[in-house]
Amino acid sequence: MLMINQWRLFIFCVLICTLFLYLSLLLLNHNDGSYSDAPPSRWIGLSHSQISDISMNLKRDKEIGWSPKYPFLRQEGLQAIRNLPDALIIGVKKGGTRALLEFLRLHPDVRAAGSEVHFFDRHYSKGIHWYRQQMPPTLEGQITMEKSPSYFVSRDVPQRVYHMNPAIKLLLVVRDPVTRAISDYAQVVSKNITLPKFEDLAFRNGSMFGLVDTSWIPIRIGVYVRHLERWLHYFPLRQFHFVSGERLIVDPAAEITQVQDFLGLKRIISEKHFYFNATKGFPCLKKSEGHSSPHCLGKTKGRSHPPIDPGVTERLREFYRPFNARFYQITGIHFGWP
Ligand SMILES: Nc1ncnc2c1ncn2[C@@H]1O[C@H](COP(=O)(O)OS(=O)(=O)O)[C@@H](OP(=O)(O)O)[C@H]1O
Repeated sequence: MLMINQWRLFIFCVLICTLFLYLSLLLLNHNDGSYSDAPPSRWIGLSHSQISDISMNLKRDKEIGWSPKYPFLRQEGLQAIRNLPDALIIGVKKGGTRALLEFLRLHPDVRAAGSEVHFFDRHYSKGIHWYRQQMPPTLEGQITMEKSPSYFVSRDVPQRVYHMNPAIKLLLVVRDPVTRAISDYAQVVSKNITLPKFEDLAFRNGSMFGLVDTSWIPIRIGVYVRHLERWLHYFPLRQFHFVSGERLIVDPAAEITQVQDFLGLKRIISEKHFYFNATKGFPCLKKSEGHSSPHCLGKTKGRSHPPIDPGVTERLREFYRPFNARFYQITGIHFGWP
């Protein structure tokens, strides 16, 4: 009887030891490579913002660098991480911003958010960590970009961008403000066919003999110099690169070469990446990040514009003339609009 009890005690002890060993191994394995949200003791003495930055980097690495989505990077010892943008396409709406972004994405060292992020104008309250999460993962040496055309004309945006990165590079695609306004109108009327005629909105009393209605947003956006002056309170001119929307259509390779130089990128995108699609009436890509075959921008890019009385366009050209002249003076570039 005594022998049986001793055996039971022995087996019980063995089981307890095995369980203890198993739990210890589990704990050790769990700690390996995982990040705790509580600051470790070696962070004592660092400021709150330093700690939160380190903490954010660790979380970021955990989320992306070692994600099973990128096993090939891990094998090669490379880590893809999400960075805040190095460059922004800030506008102008209907200037050709999508074309510029899609063309730039041909470059192996450019990674860009696919859709417009609108952090600085619509989602600022979501915070910088949210913004970073909207960016694609990049490898060392690649630059991060996004385009949101309303940034150029939004009052608070220059200051907010400056707070994020005072050295950021800013790209602005500009186009004849009269054609731009008509393009803007064409977009709205395509969704609302009951919209009044262009001239009814562009002039105060609906007649081209009346005053130009500068409170109508499609007109206001085209006063480029006013918006640029606001940006120049925060950024020096050398941090801007101006792209001609007209030349981007006629000679995309030449415009993109200048953009590559401005961004400090190797000149990789060239004529051989483009072809002119006669049906679309625009340059298209032989291949791109998402397509291995030739493709053009979507049908919302390159819409046909409604016919506008030449007297109306002439009146608007007169209205924009002094603003354009000042814009040329400041940028040092004559874009060819009157
Ligand atoms: N390659 C190519 N293909 C198609 N369209 C091109 C291209 N290059 C420039 N464009 C011009 O881009 C205009 C649209 O500008 P955005 O992309 O800035 O528009 S948006 O603000 O994002 O809605 C669009 O304006 P609309 O012609 O009025 O539709 C085009 O003229």
